[in-house]
Amino acid sequence: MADKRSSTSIDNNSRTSFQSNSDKNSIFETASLISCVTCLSDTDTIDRSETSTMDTSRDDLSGDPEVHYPSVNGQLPANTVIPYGRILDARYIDNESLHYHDAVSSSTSPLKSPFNNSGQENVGDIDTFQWQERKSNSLSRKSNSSSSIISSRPSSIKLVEIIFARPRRHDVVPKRVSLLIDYKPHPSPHMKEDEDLIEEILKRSYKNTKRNKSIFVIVNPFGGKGKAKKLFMTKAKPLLLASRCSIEVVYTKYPGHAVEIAREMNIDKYDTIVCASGDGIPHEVMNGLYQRPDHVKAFNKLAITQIPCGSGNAMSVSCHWTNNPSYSTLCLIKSVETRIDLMCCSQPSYAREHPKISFLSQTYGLIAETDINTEFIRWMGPARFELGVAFNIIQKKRYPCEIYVKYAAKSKNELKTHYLEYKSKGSLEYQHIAMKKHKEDRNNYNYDNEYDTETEDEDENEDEGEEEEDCPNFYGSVNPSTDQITEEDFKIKFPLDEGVPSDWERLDPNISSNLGIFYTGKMPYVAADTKFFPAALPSDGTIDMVITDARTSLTRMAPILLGLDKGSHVLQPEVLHSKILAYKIVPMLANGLFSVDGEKFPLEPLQVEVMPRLCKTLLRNGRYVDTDFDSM
Ligand SMILES: Nc1ncnc2c1ncn2[C@@H]1O[C@H](COP(=O)(O)OP(=O)(O)OP(=O)(O)O)[C@@H](O)[C@H]1O
Repeated sequence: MADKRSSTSIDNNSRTSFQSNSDKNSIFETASLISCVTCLSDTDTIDRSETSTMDTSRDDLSGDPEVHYPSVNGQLPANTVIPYGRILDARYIDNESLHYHDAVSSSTSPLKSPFNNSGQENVGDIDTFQWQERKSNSLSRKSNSSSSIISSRPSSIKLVEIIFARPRRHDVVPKRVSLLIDYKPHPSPHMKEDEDLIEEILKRSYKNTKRNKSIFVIVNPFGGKGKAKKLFMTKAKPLLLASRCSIEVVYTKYPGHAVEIAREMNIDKYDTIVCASGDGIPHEVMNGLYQRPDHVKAFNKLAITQIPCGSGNAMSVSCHWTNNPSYSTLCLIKSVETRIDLMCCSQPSYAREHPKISFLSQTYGLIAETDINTEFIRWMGPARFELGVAFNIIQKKRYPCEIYVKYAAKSKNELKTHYLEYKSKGSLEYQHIAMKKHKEDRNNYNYDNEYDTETEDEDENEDEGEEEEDCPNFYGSVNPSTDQITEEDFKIKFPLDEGVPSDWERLDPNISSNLGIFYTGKMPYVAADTKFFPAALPSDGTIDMVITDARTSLTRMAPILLGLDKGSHVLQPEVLHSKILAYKIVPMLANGLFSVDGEKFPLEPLQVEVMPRLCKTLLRNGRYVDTDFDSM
């Protein structure tokens, strides 16, 4: 490093600056090792709309594709920008503990959990992991001169430790840097002179999201060909602990175990359930919570999300825009709690006892048969599915049935109009959530700083006014950012035993008796490379329905199948694509099955209705991954 004195970089939105100094014997050496100019930036983050879901190996959370953090002997290069979107934690450090080291590699790292790394299995028990404060530090750099510089520094200069998610190979890992920051906050009615720097950094780093989440992790050790546990421990847990989330981990022991776990867990202790698994565990968790007598409280209190550790990770691809476990973890740490629609499934064999919740999809016919009947060639990976579909198409296999539908947007034109309308409502809702979070942060801040009562009252009134003015409400009486569901939201509108309502339309029997694919869903991706429902939206109150006719010629089926990765299959004239509120499908085959969220369901009449906004999940930027459906 050539610079003799500290460099300062200014973050655009404040006068917060970050100094470093590289005098050889100086305590500042630590900072200058990091960079000549290190800047914390608002241009974070998680806000790169063009990010591809498959592009996770790249630095795709930086907001700027050019910003990288190559490892130069563990140092950050000069002129490094650390986006707030990657900052996991910040704290003051004292003279004794100045340091710079890789958070995951240090033996004394507080990021190391008390988890027994001896390889001992812990299946079935709950493991609790908490953040532990550092007691000592192996890489401290101290000297008399440095101590004196620190002790004689102006009071506006603070020594802080920033822990951020740094790209390493295909992943992000927690990394520490120590910085000297010359902090001169703006004078404002909400902030006192010399207000807390760490609080300011954390507020910016956790915009729109809850800090210090209390997470219940359910790992399916069987998922992802047995790799789920290792993936969670190595890729996700260090990031969760670094961001001061408290986590408790439990392992499933048999199929259906996650239903029991969710039905019996203590919901008071947590705000988030993380499924380190494929899509099977979130399906079970939602059903377990649904079966609880206090399901209203459960769905109001908990957000359910996934770290992709299975073979089918549609939830993570749709919600976190990635199927990489470490990036997905960073996303969930930084994501916005958002309500999504669920679907309620009823079939004669279980409906009386308890209907089932589906969050992803239901399918009958070609896709369902192929998914389940090619299990024996699972070793082939994703190719097994394509091979199976092709085989069935060549055979022109038909799946006769009767289908009754309550439409919301039947034609492709109506569907597009619906999509565009509800997509923009969704982004307004996100702004609303962002504004509310901002106010909460501000209020917490004021509270901590013991503002006098008069000021608080004034603020409250001011906030109420702002809310009404700035936040148009598209959800009737329900405020989208604070909405709590009630028992009414769980009420089934179309009970199975009441028959098909008169306003439902019967699908042309000419098509339904020659059915090829019947697929209904609520998330855009059904697998990492299959954008089956490009028009799916988190809470538009509808289900997307896609139907094909088994008589479609092979030459016409080719562009349909080849369009599945881009979602353009729905544009083909042979494909029926509608938005619906409910449906009933009555299979006319002796053998077969339904696949619901990838799980096998019996071949019986199936009735499904949308359950609007029932579940809270974590969505990157408050929305599903962009599918480009607007421009199709
Ligand atoms: N310990 C276990 N042993 C066997 N099966 C289990 C166990 N725990 C959970 N399961 C079952 O594994 C199924 C699949 O789980 P999940 O979706 O998490 O993984 P996956 O690798 O994506 O699976 P899939 O093979 O369905 O793609 C679920 O139906 C679940 O009930």
